[in-house]
Amino acid sequence: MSYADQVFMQNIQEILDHGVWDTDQNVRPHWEDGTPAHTIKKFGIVNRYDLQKEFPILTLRRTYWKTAVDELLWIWQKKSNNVHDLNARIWDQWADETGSIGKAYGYQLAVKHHYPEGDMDQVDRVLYDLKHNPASRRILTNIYNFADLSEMHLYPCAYSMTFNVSGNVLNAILNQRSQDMLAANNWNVVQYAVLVYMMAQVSGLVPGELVHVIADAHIYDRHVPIVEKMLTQTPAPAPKFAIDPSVMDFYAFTRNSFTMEGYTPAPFEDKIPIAI
Ligand SMILES: Nc1nc(=O)c2c([nH]1)NC[C@@H]1CN(c3ccc(C(=O)N[C@@H](CCC(=O)O)C(=O)O)cc3)CN21
Ligand SMILES: O=c1ccn([C@H]2C[C@H](O)[C@@H](COP(=O)(O)O)O2)c(=O)[nH]1
Repeated sequence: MSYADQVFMQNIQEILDHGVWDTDQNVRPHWEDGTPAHTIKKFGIVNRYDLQKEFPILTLRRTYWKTAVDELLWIWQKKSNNVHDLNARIWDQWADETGSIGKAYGYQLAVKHHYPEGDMDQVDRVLYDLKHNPASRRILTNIYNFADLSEMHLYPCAYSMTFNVSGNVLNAILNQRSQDMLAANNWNVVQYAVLVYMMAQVSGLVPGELVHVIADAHIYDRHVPIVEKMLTQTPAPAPKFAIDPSVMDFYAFTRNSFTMEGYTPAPFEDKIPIAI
C-alpha cells in the first residue's frame, strides 16, 4: 500500500463515518441532469507527504498523472486560462465560447507585480526568491484575488502555495478551500508534489514535505458507492517517480520530463461523474 493510499483511506473513512451531509441546504453544484449535487464533508483535514520517503500517488485506482501534470503545466508554466491550451477536456464545462475560464488560475499567476528588483509574476517571484532569498518567509503564491472573483467561472480551489527552505530542503504547504475527494484529491496532491520537485530542482534544492491543508473535504452523493468500492480494492506499493535531472529551467519541463516506474493501480471501471 502506498502512503497516499493509507492517507486517502483514512480521510474517506473519516468523512463517511463522521462527516456532515448538506442535503438540508441549497447547494451551488449540480449534476449534468440538473439534480443538486450534495456532499458529505469534514472540515479541516491536514495531510503531510514526505517526498523523500515516496511519491504520493494512489494505487487504489489509477491517477491519470500525465493528464494531471499537463494541467499543472497549463497553470504554472503556460499560465494560460484557455482550455484550447490544455490537452484534457476537464475544464470544458467552465469555459466560455472563446475557451476562457475567466480570470482564474493561470491568468492570476501571469499577472506581473511591482518589486524593487523589477516587475515579476507570482511564479517568477518564487523562482527568484528560492535562488536569491531562500531564508525568506515570504515565498508564496495566492490566486484567490477578490478583485477578479466576479470574472472567474469557478473560484480557485487550490489557491495558495507557501514554499519554505530548511537547509537544502524545499517544503511547501498547499492551501485548498474545497476538495472533491474522489475526482481530484490525489490529482491535486500529485500535481503539487510534482511542482515541489520542479521548483526544487531548478533552485538547487531537494524536495521535502508537501503539507496539504483542506478546508472543506467532501464526497459527492453520487461518488459514495464508488469510494466505498475503492476501499475494498487491493492497493499496491508506491511507484518510483523520477524527474529529468538535466532540466535546469522551470519553463523547459514538459510532460515527458517525468516518469513513474512500476505503477500498478487496482482495476477501476467506474465513470466518475463531475459535479458542475
Ligand atoms: N466537481 C468538481 N470536481 C473537480 O475535481 C473539479 C471541478 N469540479 N471543476 C474544475 C476542476 C476540473 N477537475 C477535474 C475534472 C475532471 C477530472 C476527471 O474526469 N478525471 C478522470 C480522468 C481524467 C482523464 O481523462 O485523464 C479520473 O478518472 O480521475 C479530474 C479533475 C478538477 N476540478
Ligand atoms: O483543483 C480542483 C478544482 C476543483 N475542485 C472541486 C472542489 C469542489 O467540489 C468543486 C468546486 O466547487 P466550489 O463550490 O467552488 O467549492 O471543484 C477540486 O477538488 N480540485
